[in-house]
Amino acid sequence: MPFVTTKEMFKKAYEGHYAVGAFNVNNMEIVQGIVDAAKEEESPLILQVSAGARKYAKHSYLLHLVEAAMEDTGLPIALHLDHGADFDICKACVDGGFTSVMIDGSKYPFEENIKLTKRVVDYAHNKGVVVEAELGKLAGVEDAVKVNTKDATYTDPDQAVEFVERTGVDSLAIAIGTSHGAYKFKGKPELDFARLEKITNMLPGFPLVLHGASTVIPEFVAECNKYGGKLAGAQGCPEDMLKKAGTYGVCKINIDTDLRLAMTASIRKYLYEHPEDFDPRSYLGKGREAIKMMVAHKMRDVLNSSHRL
Ligand SMILES: O=C(CO)COP(=O)(O)O
Ligand SMILES: O=C[C@H](O)COP(=O)(O)O
Ligand SMILES: [Zn+2]
Ligand SMILES: [Zn+2]
Repeated sequence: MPFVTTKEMFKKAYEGHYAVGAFNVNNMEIVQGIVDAAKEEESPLILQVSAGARKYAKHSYLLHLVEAAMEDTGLPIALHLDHGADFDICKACVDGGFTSVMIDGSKYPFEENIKLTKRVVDYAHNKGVVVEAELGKLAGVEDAVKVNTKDATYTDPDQAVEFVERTGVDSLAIAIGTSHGAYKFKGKPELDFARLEKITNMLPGFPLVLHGASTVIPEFVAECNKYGGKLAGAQGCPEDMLKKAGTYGVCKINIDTDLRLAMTASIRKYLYEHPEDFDPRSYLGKGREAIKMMVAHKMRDVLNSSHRL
């Protein structure tokens, strides 16, 4: 059973005003927790693998885990490369069975980003694989950015239109105030919805992607801290903002940090409460359960992707 691309998923999500969750996977328990939730929720699903994950899991292990998960559940799953840094890693994933790749040329000047993205699009489309690109800069973007710096780092709507036309890319990650990791905002969380609305209107029917979209669920942060962790000041994107983003052109919402927090919080708690236990299946099993519950909650209450298969 082959992986599916995101084409149909995005079309349905766009028309239904909801978003599909793209979850980062790094090991078996993470894959199983996510997939079990999707099965229960009857939700479309994208599993994504970063360069770091590929390296950690020694390349093809994750591919085979996701294959096994798909066979086991019968779910249509899209396998996506997250933040491909250059043509070669995208090519390796296209050739290696992924159905979607991201080429992240956001750090390059506009013309260079277009050139690199177009090269990946040409290669991938020829093999039936879809491509996500990125325009605008996410890293380090916080609520303290001023209007003029916002214009320099957030996605410019006119450029977005030109970028999509000239590259033929299938989806586009945009910068509107989110950022990766557990420390997204210093003060009050804020996203530039006016910009998102403008980009949506200027690219009707075109799927947008929101990176850095974890909520940094406060209960998990508190649990980590209670059982020996040190995560002072962690803060993410509030759920209502993510819900709202899904009603615009955003069809894919990327989540990694919340998976890490769910797993770490539950393992910390378990080990603290069971100091005599040293069986990895005990605590990794707890991590898997916590991930399943968290992902099911996202699908149901945030992405609005439950019962959409
Ligand atoms: O964007 C992401 C992966 O590409 C993950 O974002 P978070 O760090 O907010 O989970
Ligand atoms: O966008 C970043 C993702 O959270 C992946 O993180 P990673 O590169 O540490 O695997
Ligand atoms: Zn990026
Ligand atoms: Zn990302």
